[in-house]
Amino acid sequence: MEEVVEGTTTVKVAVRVRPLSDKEIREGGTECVEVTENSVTLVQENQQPHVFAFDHVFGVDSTQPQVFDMLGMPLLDKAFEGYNATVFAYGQTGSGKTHTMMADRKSDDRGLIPRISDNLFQRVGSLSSETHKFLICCSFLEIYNEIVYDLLVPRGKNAPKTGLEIREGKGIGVYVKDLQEIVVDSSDKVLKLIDQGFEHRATAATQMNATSSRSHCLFIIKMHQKAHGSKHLSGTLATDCPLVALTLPLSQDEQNAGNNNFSKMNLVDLAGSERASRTGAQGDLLKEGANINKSLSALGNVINALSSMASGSKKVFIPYRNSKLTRVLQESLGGNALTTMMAALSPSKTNADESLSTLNYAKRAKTIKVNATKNDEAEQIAKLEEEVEALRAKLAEQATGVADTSRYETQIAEMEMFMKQTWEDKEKQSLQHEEERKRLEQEAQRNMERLNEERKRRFLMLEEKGDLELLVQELKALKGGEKWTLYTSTWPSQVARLLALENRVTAQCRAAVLLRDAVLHDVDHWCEKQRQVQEAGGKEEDGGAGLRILLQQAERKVGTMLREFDSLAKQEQELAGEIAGWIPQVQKAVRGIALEGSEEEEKERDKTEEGGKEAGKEAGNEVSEEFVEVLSLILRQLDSHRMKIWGQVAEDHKALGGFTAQLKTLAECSSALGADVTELTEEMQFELEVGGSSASRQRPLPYHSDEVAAALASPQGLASEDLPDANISASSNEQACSSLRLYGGVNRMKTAFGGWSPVQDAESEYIQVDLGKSIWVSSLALQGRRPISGDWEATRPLLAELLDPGDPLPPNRIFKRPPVRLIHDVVVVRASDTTTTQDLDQRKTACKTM
Ligand SMILES: Nc1ncnc2c1ncn2[C@@H]1O[C@H](COP(=O)(O)OP(=O)(O)OP(=O)(O)O)[C@@H](O)[C@H]1O
Repeated sequence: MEEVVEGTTTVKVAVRVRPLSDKEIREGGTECVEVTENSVTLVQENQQPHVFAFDHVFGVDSTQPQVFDMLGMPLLDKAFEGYNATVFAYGQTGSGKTHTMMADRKSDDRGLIPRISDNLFQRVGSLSSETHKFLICCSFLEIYNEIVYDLLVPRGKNAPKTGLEIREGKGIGVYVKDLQEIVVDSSDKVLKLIDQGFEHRATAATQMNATSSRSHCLFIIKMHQKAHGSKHLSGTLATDCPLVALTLPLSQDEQNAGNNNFSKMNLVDLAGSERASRTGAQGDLLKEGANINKSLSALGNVINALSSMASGSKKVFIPYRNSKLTRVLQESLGGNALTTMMAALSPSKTNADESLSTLNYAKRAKTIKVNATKNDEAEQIAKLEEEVEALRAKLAEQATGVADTSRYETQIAEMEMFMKQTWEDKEKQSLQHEEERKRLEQEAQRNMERLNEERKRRFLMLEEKGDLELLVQELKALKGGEKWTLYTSTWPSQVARLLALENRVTAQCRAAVLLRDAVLHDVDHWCEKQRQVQEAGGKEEDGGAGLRILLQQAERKVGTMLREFDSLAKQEQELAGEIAGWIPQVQKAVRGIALEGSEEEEKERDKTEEGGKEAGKEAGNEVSEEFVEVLSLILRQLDSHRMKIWGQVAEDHKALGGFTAQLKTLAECSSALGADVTELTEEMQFELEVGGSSASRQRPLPYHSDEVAAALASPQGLASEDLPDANISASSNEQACSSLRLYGGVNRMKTAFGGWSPVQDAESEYIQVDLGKSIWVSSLALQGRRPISGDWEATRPLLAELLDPGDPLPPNRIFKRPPVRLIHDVVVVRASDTTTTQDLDQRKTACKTM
């Protein structure tokens, strides 16, 4: 900045060209901007080169310290002398405005604002003494969609929707009412305030869907200095008046003795200046763009008007009031401030049109004359007193009339407040603000914790309730839930199907129990009749016809019972399949949503890096978090649901078992009577032949009854843990077994992982179950009522492994198969331990041919 001759200086213009970005290189952008120390030449195809001269030009290799030396240092010099100074960065989005003004404020690459702050405090440190005091205050504001926000105040729900007001008063100038000014005593404190401001900006940006490049940002540093032996630092400061500061009257001695001045530095990062048509914006974005364009074109109009005025021909109206931006910058553009425009440029030919528009803008700005005067305390205070007097006179004049005088009273009160406020008051107020801010932040933190606790409590309640239907409804009701319908749309119907299946299984189980009771009743009845016949010396009244009818009845019921058992097994399998099929869906949703969340975060991070701006957490991610939490609840719920169902199935099976003893009695009585066993159903014959003590064969039981009892004691489960690594194979032929399926452990993999079906594998006589490695098996299902035939040697190890008596089968490891089949398998395995395979085969053949 050259030496200021009051009233005659012009706006200084600097241009900075950033290097080509990766994106521009990818899009085939080549450089179309050439620079010298003071000129920029824009070269466009088929056009004359456009040449512009400016005060400073920084090329693609320019460094942040160079920019600070050329722009920041002179600005600070003038501020220390008592001049107001402004730097505003103008340019299209991504042209390097924020990089120049701020960049990474903690790194060596930091921009103008952090450097100005560092240097300011270095100078203050070396100049401060008992007789030379400084007071530095900062404010930080944002203009978004024509609303002024204080970035140093958290934007709570109670914040006025209209934002802060811009006011003007004679002697005070233009100021933002209620804008916070924070007293700072170190550069670190300034950086903390900037961090705070960016935090509030990011949060608000999320609420408003704004991004940093869509708003104008002003960081204001006000410096008050008082020198020369004053006993009391009585300079007053205008808290609400960032554009003009005031002081209390000082004694003549003090005024004469000291250099009591104040100054204000406005450091402005404007929104990107590109045209709406180029951004493809629509709807709210278009409105936002229109507001940006409105304020930037208002700035352009002000610059044009000021520029024409500078050419000196005639008096020109300056339309400062057309936008908040021009109003706030009024003092900097043609008012009491030394102003520098920093025009940022992309060098790419793909941005040549925008660059040309920026350069034209800058060229016009260069002609603006500014009328900077030193902020003289005595002069300012005299102006203020004059104004107060004038207002008092107006008030007195109108006090007798009907006119509303409250306006004047307010103005007087405001001015008096400015005048009365001492330096110490200001510090006190700033401290109070700081405390208030901390209190608000703590309160916000507490509210957040309360909200989280409330959420946890709700989830806990849902978990305790264990109601899948409620959980799925909760999921639907979550804010943003509609975003994930891709995953969840079918879940309500799945819950309904699951509940219906559960009801059907319960009903089927009840029917099977009823049938079993009916069978047992018939068998008991038959045995009782038989006992009576024996007591009567073996004489049957009707030649045995009654007994045979009873026997046939019992046989028919056994047949029906077995069919019901089969049907129960099928329904249980369907239920298991429903849950097993759903769990991976929920897992997929959890994975998908988590992935999308992290991709969004990634994108946000990319954006942040590219724009060099802080960005807040996306609201969408928070929704995903809540979503994933409810999904996990659903997953846990499904798991425990399955456990509950299988627990119930195990109980049912237990209730269904335990009738072999009666069947044995039936067989024994029947053979003692010489009844024709061929009339028994095939199933009954088999049960009696293999599992019971067939009296007709007059053979001792081929196994220890204890072992059988032990095996029969747990008819509801087949399970084994940690099977050996060796492959296990079992065999059967297709008549013997309609399917075989192994289920994974309840705590590990949840779904069936090995299966065989004769329909799909009609050629194969053997079921090969290759478990590969040690796997926790929670259940084995064998469907079908026919005896297993084929190679017993292969079947036995599998069943023996799964039915290890040393590993009592806990009820929650489920065997999904009618007890009759189970009894058969257990008996076969136990029997085969003490019987040769040949014996078994013979007995089987005998059984079949009987
Ligand atoms: N002089 C430079 N040297 C190196 N990289 C730069 C320079 N200027 C800008 N960049 C890089 O270019 C990208 C865009 O810059 P920046 O965010 O400062 O643009 P902007 O004009 O502030 O954009 P917006 O209008 O969106 O706020 C950033 O990644 C930044 O680091």
